Amino acid sequence: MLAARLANGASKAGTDNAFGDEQLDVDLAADEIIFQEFMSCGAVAVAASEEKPVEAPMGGSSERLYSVGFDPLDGSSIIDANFAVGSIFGVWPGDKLLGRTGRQQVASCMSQYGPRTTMAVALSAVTTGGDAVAFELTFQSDVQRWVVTREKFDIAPAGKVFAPGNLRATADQPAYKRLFDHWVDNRYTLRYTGGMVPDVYHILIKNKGVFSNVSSAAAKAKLRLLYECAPIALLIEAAGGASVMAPSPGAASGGTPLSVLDVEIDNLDKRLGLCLGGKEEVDVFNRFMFG
Ligand SMILES: O=P(O)(O)OC[C@H]1O[C@](O)(COP(=O)(O)O)[C@@H](O)[C@@H]1O
Repeated sequence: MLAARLANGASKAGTDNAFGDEQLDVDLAADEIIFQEFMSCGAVAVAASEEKPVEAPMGGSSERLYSVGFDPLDGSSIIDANFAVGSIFGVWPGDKLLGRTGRQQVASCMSQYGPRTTMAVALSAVTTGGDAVAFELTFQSDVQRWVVTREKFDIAPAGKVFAPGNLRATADQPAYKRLFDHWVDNRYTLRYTGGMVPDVYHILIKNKGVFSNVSSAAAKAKLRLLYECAPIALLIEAAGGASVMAPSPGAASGGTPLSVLDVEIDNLDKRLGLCLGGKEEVDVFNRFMFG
């Protein structure tokens, strides 16, 4: 039943989530599977998802309990074209999500369903007791096991590969247009699918590049802090890169760049613009967007 719904890719569920976003049947199918797994694992106190953005009790009873914010299926706008898509998870200690910051995560991961089923995992400094670390697991279906296929992701400070999201915003956000022109004039290579998971995974695997999604008055932010941005920012920063929250539309120039990991989750549907990637590439972003 669920497999059939998953196989049926892009059929619309005919429902909207709490924020009026149209839901695909596959979004809901993936959401159901993941919530069921959390309820049966015993280690999850509360969970919230992009499809069900409320702190739902998961009945965990183990000594250590965790709270999870997740996007069951990132890339719902490209799955009908059969592009690689993925799921995103952020894990916090204890039994609440509201009021947290990304830096308080104990771990995060991003699974990708492409030619291979892989997962990029970050363990934060809170968990390692030292430096945060990011590595890759690959699912080996013949032995039904996940194996480590990359011991450590390591993003170079500079690298001319860009993934510019929400480019509609360049029409009424001059700084983003100037930045886009900078990337083009400096012969950056474009690698953009319209799916945050594959676009960020490309940066991790190639050890270089920059991803952006900037909003404007006419092109509102759609990436969510709890389910997408905070977990992925932990992955990028654990891999030696940087993250920054983009200035909100109409913000005066000269603001202070803030790591996505230091933005408070003061709303379970908080959306923001951001930039992620090599440290020097994020510095370039800051020069154009905050200069
Ligand atoms: O089409 P745009 O504006 O460039 O934005 C694409 C972004 O929106 C998303 O598709 C949103 O994700 P969802 O599929 O989870 O809604 C991201 O994966 C992607 O980076």
